[in-house]
Amino acid sequence: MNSQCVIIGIAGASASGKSLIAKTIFEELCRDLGTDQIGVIAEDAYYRDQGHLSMEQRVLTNYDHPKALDHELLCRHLQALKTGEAVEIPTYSYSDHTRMADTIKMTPKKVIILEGILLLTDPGLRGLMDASVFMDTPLDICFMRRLARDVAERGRTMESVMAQYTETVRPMFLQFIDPSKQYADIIVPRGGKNRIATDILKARIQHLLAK
Ligand SMILES: Nc1ncnc2c1ncn2[C@@H]1O[C@H](COP(=O)(O)OP(=O)(O)O)[C@@H](O)[C@H]1O
Ligand SMILES: O=c1ccn([C@@H]2O[C@H](COP(=O)(O)O)[C@@H](O)[C@H]2O)c(=O)[nH]1
Repeated sequence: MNSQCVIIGIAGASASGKSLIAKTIFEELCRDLGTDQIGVIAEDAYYRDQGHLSMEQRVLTNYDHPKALDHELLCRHLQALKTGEAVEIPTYSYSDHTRMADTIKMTPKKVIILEGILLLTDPGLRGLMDASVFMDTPLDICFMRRLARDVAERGRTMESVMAQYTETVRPMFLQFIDPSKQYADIIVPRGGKNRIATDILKARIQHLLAK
């Protein structure tokens, strides 16, 4: 069976507004399509399991390098959803830096919004997307938003956020994430509250669904 499944990929720097725009599109399209016909998948859910490592070793992982993510599993899950099969999406703890025991079942959807920093670096994932987006928020703004968010929501200290940003987040952005902008169909400036970009993406999804 080859069910209709429109996949939109949203990439960009950490704290560039990927989750916010994905959530906005999800909530607004749910009103037309129904909540069971649209889903959001975060690439972060596919960080590799590090249960075999000590906490001291886990904090040393470079979470902004493509090899930190299990893109193969994400590709398999998207292919399964496209062929009408349900999947068990992993869950990830940012404070424990590893997968949690629970998974979340996702049934096939008409629309899947994928969001994550490194999505557009992977040719396999790009090949599964019907449209791709890059959130082009200035890096200094992303850093300020990440600092506030990670201290408030991800159990970090200000010092640890600043050290990680200098050691891995910024260098990996320059090496992998920013160059992947070339693969985006749409480049969104400013962040997750860009109303016109949100409307354009919604219209494109509706157009793909009507085909
Ligand atoms: N245009 C914007 N104006 C103000 N705050 C924003 C904007 N876009 C995103 N944010 C905020 O910045 C933080 C990071 O956004 P988020 O969507 O979580 O980023 P990402 O998913 O790219 O890491 C969140 O607290 C979010 O509410
Ligand atoms: O254990 C972890 C896993 C990830 N990170 C950081 O998360 C961001 C990606 O998530 P966004 O929601 O796009 O910000 C990435 O930059 C990693 O550095 C982490 O710190 N610890």
